[in-house]
Amino acid sequence: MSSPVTGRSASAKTTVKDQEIAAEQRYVDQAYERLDEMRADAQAMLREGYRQSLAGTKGSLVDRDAMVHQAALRAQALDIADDGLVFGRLDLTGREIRYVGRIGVRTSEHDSLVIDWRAPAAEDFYRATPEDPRGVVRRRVLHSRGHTVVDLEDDLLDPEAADGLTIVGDGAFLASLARTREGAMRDIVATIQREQDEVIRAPADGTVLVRGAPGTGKTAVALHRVAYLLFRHRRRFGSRGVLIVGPNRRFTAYIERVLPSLGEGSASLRSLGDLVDGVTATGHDSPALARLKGAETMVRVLRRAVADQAPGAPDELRVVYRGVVVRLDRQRLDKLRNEVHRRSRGSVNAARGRAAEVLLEALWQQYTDIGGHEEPAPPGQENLALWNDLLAADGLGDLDTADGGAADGGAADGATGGAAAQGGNGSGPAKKPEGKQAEFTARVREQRAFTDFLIAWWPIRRPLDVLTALGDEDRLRRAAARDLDRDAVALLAASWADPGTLSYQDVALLDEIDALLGSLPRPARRRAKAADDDPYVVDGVNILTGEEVADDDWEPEMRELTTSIERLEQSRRVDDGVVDERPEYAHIVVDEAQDLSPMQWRMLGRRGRQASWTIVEDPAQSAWEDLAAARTAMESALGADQAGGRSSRSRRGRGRSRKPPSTARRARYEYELTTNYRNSTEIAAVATRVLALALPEARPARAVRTSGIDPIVRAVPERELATAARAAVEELLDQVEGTIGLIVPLPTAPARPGNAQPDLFSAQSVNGAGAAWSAADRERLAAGLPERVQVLDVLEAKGLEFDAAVIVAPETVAAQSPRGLRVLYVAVSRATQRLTVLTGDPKWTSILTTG
Ligand SMILES: Nc1ncnc2c1ncn2[C@@H]1O[C@H](COP(=O)(O)OP(=O)(O)OP(=O)(O)O)[C@@H](O)[C@H]1O
Repeated sequence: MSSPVTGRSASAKTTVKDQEIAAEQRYVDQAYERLDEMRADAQAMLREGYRQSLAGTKGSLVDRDAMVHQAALRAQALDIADDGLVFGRLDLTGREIRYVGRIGVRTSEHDSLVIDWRAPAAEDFYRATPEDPRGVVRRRVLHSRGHTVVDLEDDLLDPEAADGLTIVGDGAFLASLARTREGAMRDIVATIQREQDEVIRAPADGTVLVRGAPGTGKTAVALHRVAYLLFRHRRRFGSRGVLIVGPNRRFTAYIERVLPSLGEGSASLRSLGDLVDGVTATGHDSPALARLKGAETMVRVLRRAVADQAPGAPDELRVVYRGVVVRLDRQRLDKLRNEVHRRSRGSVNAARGRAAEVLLEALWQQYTDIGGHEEPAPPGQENLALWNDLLAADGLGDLDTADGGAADGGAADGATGGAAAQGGNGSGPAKKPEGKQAEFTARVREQRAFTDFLIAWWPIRRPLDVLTALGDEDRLRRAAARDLDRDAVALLAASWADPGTLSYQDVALLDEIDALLGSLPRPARRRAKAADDDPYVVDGVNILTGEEVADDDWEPEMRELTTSIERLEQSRRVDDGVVDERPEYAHIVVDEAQDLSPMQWRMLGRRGRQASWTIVEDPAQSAWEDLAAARTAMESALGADQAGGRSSRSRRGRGRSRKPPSTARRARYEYELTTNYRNSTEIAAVATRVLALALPEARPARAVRTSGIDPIVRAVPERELATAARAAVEELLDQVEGTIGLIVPLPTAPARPGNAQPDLFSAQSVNGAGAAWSAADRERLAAGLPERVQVLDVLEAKGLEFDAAVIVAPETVAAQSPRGLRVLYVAVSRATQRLTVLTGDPKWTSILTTG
């Protein structure tokens, strides 16, 4: 056996490496040529799709739709692969060579040129180590710019078998970790490490739980796992969808390019503030408020709120039948409302039909109680106009004139108008009134006075209306019963009094309310049976069911050229704030899961009743106080609450259970990532000191890159913090090319519109609102700075990273909530190259520099 030729030998370095690069370039060129041919094929498929439509039948339009959709996806994937198509090469024992790339490429004879990185044959590229070479002798990473190979890096895994193989490289992986950050996360497909690959390729069923310290690649790994799942199980996850949930919108914007760069654009990426269609969170609550809103107690409060009388609901129902005024007062109506709610949980909005039945039954009772059914026949037709005038003066509806028989009571024994109303969902089979009661029911329910009352008394409620109504302290107190104390009621009501602002926690509450209200039956055009005669049809819509009533000859039109994604979007359309349909997903990825409140877990659980999950978290970074309650809510969201204790990597009960998947026992796979790829060792040392305070038992990750640049920790007088922060940023602008994060404490007091804001940079502001780090303050700090500088509060910084970070007032961050130290730990672990901490408390300089 001859020994490997190493490119590191001083004299031959350039020549050997250049020769190797040139050889790889020839192979890469061949792959690109084939890629061009594949592109041409995809274009031809697209043209064929359009050609099919010329056949003109409905069937051909459907075929065209599918074909165009497929071809468009294919063309998109091929375009994505154009940049850095081939990034790896494996030389295996037995001289087999495999090239690994962004997508699979085959020759026209179907021989493999490049293996997709997600294919089983590519696994060795990520998993082989010197201890466990898996048949790999040499692993080579190709660094390209566009179509050009610019550098190589080799790992010799099995020196015994090297047999003359050239080994080149100079730590390009570590160098790649130090690269400048551009503000958006990039894929790591060429440098995925073994422990990360194990997570990415973990089984598709059940729950994958990934833990790791900041910078260990949890987010990167979760995103690559989505690409892997969509590649390996396209039918299952592609059609039912994958949801990726991040903590806030900055974060989703930061990661949104990763999956498209891997050729996967179909996953749905949402922040916790955008999960409910039609509403968007505009800010974070204070820790105290978030704690209240996020706790599971809110379920009971919201149930009562939904069952309470809607604002503006009338207190009395009055109808006239055969000249007798029949009334239901507030007390009676409250009882009836409770009765309807008891029987219609989960479908309140659809229970209007049941409400109508209950009211009609109560009215009949009342009518008989006052002896109305003994009354003589009402006045004849000739007196109707007079009666109506009298009634109108009393604010009541007209006497029925639709049918002469009604006025003279001639049809008293027949159910002329049919049974009492049948509601939509949740109304159940109604006991049909008979005889005189049927006549009463039929006539009363046709009266405008009755239908108007019904609409106002049992309105179709929107989640936002229910939540903002709780801005009224009295109403909230009623809903809170004994679950919230006075202070909590006051705090919550104040936060909901302004319907213009919604917090991240509010969004979960809206989803809960939406679940309590239930969806309306989908407003679908349906053939109407004698719609003109139906008193519940108002302006072409059945007010009980929400159904739009259309012509008899209506036929669904053929929709042209809609992709399945467009169809999915349309099916989730929001109509006037009422969520049409809550989407359910086949797989849900939850990032920064340690911060989810129980209410947020419930919101996610409703979207993944049949889903498998990937959950990534770092408890040491948790801002949420009651981790035990959050854990219970998580287990219930995962459908695991009935499964009992399960050890990691167990797969009991998989697939064979007769229970619905939501409650079936699910396999769980737990992983820990241990290497910090983000921070330099110098910055990681500062983070480790904060971690030791925040969670002494936690293990820090191992940072792998030393930069030789020590973090700066500087004490400045408190009133100069803002000025010093600006100066620090300006200095860093000269030192790093990429992004800079200026991270400030959470706002301490909500900025009230109309309040004059003192100048943040003036001495007078120190003890006033100027030091509140409000959104306005952040804007003032950012004024005039280039776009690569972001000014954000500590919670907004979750999951992000910057070339350089300036942390302002760590003492304030630490003191702002019981979890303040963990929040500070997040802040100090954001920077890749340079960290500056400015503190108003000199004690913190020694805490952060010497521990
Ligand atoms: N194998 C790798 N090769 C190259 N870069 C990597 C690798 N793994 C992670 N990184 C980089 O390290 C940085 C941190 O990754 P990521 O944000 O996924 O970490 P995290 O564990 O989610 O951090 P946090 O807990 O702070 O949110 C990112 O820039 C990511 O691209």
